[in-house]
Formats: sequence, C-alpha cells, structure tokens
Amino acid sequence: MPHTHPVLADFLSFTLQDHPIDIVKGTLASGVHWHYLGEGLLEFVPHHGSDQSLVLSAGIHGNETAPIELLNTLVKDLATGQQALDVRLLVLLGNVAAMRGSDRYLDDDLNRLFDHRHTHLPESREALRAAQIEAAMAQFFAGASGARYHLDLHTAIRPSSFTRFGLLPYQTRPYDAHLLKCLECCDLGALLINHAPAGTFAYHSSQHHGAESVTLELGKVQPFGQNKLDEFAGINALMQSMVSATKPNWPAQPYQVFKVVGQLEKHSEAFKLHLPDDVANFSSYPQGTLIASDTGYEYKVSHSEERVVFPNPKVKPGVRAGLMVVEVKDY
Ligand SMILES: O=C(O)CCC(=O)N[C@@H](CCC(=O)O)C(=O)O
Ligand SMILES: [Zn+2]
Repeated sequence: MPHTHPVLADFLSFTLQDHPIDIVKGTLASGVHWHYLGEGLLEFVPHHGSDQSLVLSAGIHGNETAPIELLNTLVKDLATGQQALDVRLLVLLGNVAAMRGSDRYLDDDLNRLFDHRHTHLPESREALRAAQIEAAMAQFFAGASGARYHLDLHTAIRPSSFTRFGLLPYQTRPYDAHLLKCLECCDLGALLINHAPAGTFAYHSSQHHGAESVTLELGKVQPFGQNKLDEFAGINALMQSMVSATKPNWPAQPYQVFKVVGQLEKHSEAFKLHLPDDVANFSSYPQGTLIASDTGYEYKVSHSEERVVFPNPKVKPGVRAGLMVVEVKDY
C-alpha cells in the first residue's frame, strides 16, 4: 500500500499532538487533491473538481467524541481510496484545545460565538478559534460554484427520547428538499426547526454562506474510545453518500418534526431549572408548568404541551439554557 501522510493516516491523533507544521498538501492515488490548512482543517478536492461543496464538522464541543472519531475514519477511508469523493470537502475539527482535555469548552461555548458574535469576547480562547473557523469556511465557500452543504455533528449531554435527532437553523428561505430527503435516510427520530438567529455554526453557514445546514445530535457524550461506532451506521451512510454524491443507501424513515417555541434564558446565577436533575431531552410538560425562573423571569409552558431539549442550568448567564419545542405536522 502506498505511504499515507501522517495527517491523513490519523487526522485525530495528528491534530491532538499539537505540532505546528506548515501547510501541507498532496495528491492521492485516486487523483484527489488534499490540503492541510491548519489545526483541525483538511480540504479534499476531486481530480476533476466539483460544483458541490460540503463541510463536515465535529468537535465544536471538545468532549463530543463520537462524531470526531467518525470523521477521523472518513479521512482514513478517503486516504486509502476506500471512500470515493465527488464533492469539494472541508473536514473540520472545531474546538481542538478543548478536545485535548475532553472539555466542552475552555472559556466560552464555541457554538454560541459564530455569526461573528466572537467579536464581543476578544479575550476568550474560543473567540480566536471561532474567527479562524469562520475564515476557513469563508475561504472554502469562496471557491464553491454550486450547491453548498454543512453537517455539524454533535452528541448530547443528556439521554433523550430520540437517540439521534437533527436541528435545522432558523432560515427565512425554505429548507432544501434534497437535504430533507437525505435526513430521512440517516436513522433520525426527530428534526427540530430553530425559531431565531443563533450563534451556532449551522446558523452561521446557512446565514452567511447560503449553505444547506443542519446540526446532528448522534447520541450521548462518551469519552474517546468508548463510543460504539456501529450505532452511527445511519449517519455514516449519509456522510458516505454525500461525500461520493450518490444516493443514500439507508432506508428512508419518517421522523417527527418539532418547532422551537421558546428558549430558557439564564440571566444571572439566580437561574433555577424546576425540573429533575436527570431530566431527559424531549420530556413533555403540560400547559402552566413552571420550567425555569430567574430574577424577574419565568418560563411557563404556554402551549397545551411543550417538550424540553438541552436544559442546562450551568451555562454562563446570557447564554441559552434550553429549548422548548412542540410537535408540528410540517416545516
Ligand atoms: O446536550 C446539550 O445540552 C447540548 C448538545 C449540543 O451541543 N447541541 C448543540 C445544538 C446546536 C443547535 O441548536 O443547532 C448546541 O447546544 O450547541
Ligand atoms: Zn455539541
């Protein structure tokens, strides 16, 4: 087998080792050009180019290891030629500094700093990283001539009624029919539609680069090496099909659709979540239930029933402490 460059042989270990190297590039036996663009940033371009561009990101939260391992395997498979490539591809590992210590973040949640919101926190280590990532994405999409897609892969802190689910960023344009079709073929139980602009990476790529973007929650957070990667067969099938621009080879399954109707706001350290500590994502509460309170603030369920997603009283004041969703029939 031809020698595989260490960047490609184990992109994750290479990234975690923190050895600064110059930008390196090469061409695989398949003719695919690859280009290491800096920490956690790896671009692949098919020999004949492509009018489709895809960003696959993971590790925006440093302790969400499963998606990082999935991307590492994908890079290896591209390097050996086991995985075909027919799109321009940017593989991006987000919060590398936090990944080294298995932390969600060091100073600030990176997934609240996109949409150029990092400029308000110049001292934060994540602000610097958000700026680097935004610049890398802008450069990548500047070379795009056709459809643009972005899958941002995560895992959740809590157990969930739906093991795998997606979140579409708030958009004023309609959601892309091809992306929705693809999402039916990756073993998701639910899809959430966000109700407002946010500092998330998926919102950033959608809003600022016209990408068809989605955040995917692939299960529960586990340490490196403890993920059962066969649980991710559906999402792997989706990534493989998007990378090779072929039809997904996973059976289409309907998912439940939810709309975000409100968010829990932590204003101060007086914030209180009125739910059990071990509450699971998508737990449902009837109208009138007090979900959270803070000085001069209360969130009570106003619809006949609402479900709670990502409740987290430990976030910094000013950061969203959870989403409230209701089921809807359509987008
Ligand atoms: O489990 C949790 O509390 C958070 C899991 C996670 O990181 N989710 C993303 C969702 C981003 C989105 O709304 O598109 C996040 O909270 O950043
Ligand atoms: Zn995450």
